[in-house]
Amino acid sequence: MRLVTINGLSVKHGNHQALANVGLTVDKGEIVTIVGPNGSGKSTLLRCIIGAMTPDSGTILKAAGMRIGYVPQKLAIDATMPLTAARFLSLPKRRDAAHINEALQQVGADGLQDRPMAGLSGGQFQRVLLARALMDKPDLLILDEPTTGLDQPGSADLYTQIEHVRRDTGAAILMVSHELHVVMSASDRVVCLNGHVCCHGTPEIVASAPEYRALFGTGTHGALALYRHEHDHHHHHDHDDAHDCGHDHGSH
Ligand SMILES: Nc1ncnc2c1ncn2[C@@H]1O[C@H](COP(=O)(O)OP(=O)(O)OP(=O)(O)O)[C@@H](O)[C@H]1O
Repeated sequence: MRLVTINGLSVKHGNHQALANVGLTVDKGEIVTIVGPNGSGKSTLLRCIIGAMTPDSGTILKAAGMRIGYVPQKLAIDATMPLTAARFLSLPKRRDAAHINEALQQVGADGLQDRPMAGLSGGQFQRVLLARALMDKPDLLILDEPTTGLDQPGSADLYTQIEHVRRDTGAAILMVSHELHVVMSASDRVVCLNGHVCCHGTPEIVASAPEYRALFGTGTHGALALYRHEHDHHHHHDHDDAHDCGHDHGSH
C-alpha cells in the first residue's frame, strides 16, 4: 500500500532553489533512506512531508487517515528545566504512565521515565525522541538524522532499534542519514538527493550509480563495504579496494 506519493516538488528559500522537481514514493512497511550532501534539501523535503513547509509547486499525496511520527534533526532542551522523560513524552498531549512505559520499552529505553531529559546520554535522548514519535502509532516514521551526536556503536544500536520498530509496528520509515555505510545495508531503498533526485533504487544500485559516486566518491565506507560484499559473493576472492570499485563500476 502506498503511503506517500510526491510529484514535481519544488521549494525556494528566498532566491535559493532548495528542491527542484522532486518525486518520491513510500510504501507501507519499507525503509527508505535519503542521502545527500549538506544543503541538498533533505530536511526541506521532510518538512514538506510533515506539513511544516509549503512547497512552491508539486503535490504530496498521503494515504487517507495516515499518521506520521517525526523525529527532528535537533531538539534543544533547556538544561535548567527540570523536565523528566515521562513529562517530556506527555507534551504536548497528556499520556498515561502505561502508555509512556510502553513507548520507552519499544525503543529499548525502559526505566528512563523519571530521569531528567538534560541528564540523558546522546543515545538515550535520541531513543526518547523516537519513543515520542511512536506514541500515536504512526504508519510512517520520519527521522531527520536520528543518530546525530552518537558514536558508532550508539548509531548502530539506534538503527537496529529502528529496524525493530518497523518489524514490531509495521510502520514505514523515511529517514535522512549521513552514515552511508550503515544505511546502505539497512534500507530497502535509497534516494540520493542534491536539490533534485540524482539517483534512487536499492542500496546496491544507488552505490554503483555514477551520480552517487560523483557526490560521494568511491572511497566511502558505504561504497567499499558494498563492493567487497558483492565481489566476494560473486567471485570468492579478494582484490584491493580501488580495483574492486573500478571493476564493479557500471556492472549493476
Ligand atoms: N528557512 C530557510 N531560509 C533560507 N534558506 C534555507 C532555509 N532552510 C533551508 N535553507 C537552505 O536551503 C538549502 C537546503 O537546506 P536543507 O536544510 O533542506 O538541507 P539538508 O540537505 O537537510 O542539509 P544538512 O545535511 O546540512 O542538514 C540549504 O542551502 C539551506 O541553506
